[in-house]
Amino acid sequence: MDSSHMGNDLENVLFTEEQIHQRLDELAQDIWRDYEGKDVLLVGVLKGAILVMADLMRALPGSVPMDWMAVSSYGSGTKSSGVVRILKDLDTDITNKHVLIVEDIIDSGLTLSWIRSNLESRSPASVEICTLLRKPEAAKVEIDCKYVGFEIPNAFVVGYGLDFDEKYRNLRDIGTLAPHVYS
Ligand SMILES: O=P(O)(O)OC[C@H]1O[C@H](OP(=O)(O)OP(=O)(O)O)[C@H](O)[C@@H]1O
Ligand SMILES: Nc1nc2[nH]cnc2c(=O)[nH]1
Repeated sequence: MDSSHMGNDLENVLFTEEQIHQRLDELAQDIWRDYEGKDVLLVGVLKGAILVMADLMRALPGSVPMDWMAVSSYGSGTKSSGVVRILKDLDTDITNKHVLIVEDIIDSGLTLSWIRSNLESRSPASVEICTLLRKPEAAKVEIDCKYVGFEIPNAFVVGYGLDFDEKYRNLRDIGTLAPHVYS
């Protein structure tokens, strides 16, 4: 499936690849400044965050370690169940480390709120969140997120790691799906 074909399934492009990269470069500068001299670990949440992690960490001017968690909260639907299970835990002991969680999207906030309190229980020096996208209208839980790429409206989006039924993750832009895709 080439990207021009996938692009036909989009109703609207919200952010182009170029806009995403530009914003991640800005966030990387803020992060590098804030964590200067600190023992920081980037923690990605599979699978949606793979591209955010890849581009964010390459935008950092120096070396930073990463680790990954996989949790399940959505299944194949488009609504959060609120039930979170760890499918893959960290390989790293985060005691006394500054953890920066890297995510693609905060929607209801249920996933990240659960992951954050789970990581906080492991005695890290700090836990902060960096998300490329946030849907403020959908927030069911107050979630303090230090680095936000873009605020978006309450619509289901795909591309740049974000899937619909495991499709469209490799779309370079981020957009909303056309109605014919759902039906
Ligand atoms: O704020 P919430 O409403 O909890 O939603 C956000 C979560 O949903 C997506 O993951 P998903 O469960 O779809 O898995 P994936 O990353 O493998 O696509 C996304 O990557 C976040 O982890
Ligand atoms: N692909 C995708 N996954 C999500 N998980 C939570 N919200 C979304 C969304 O808008 N799109």
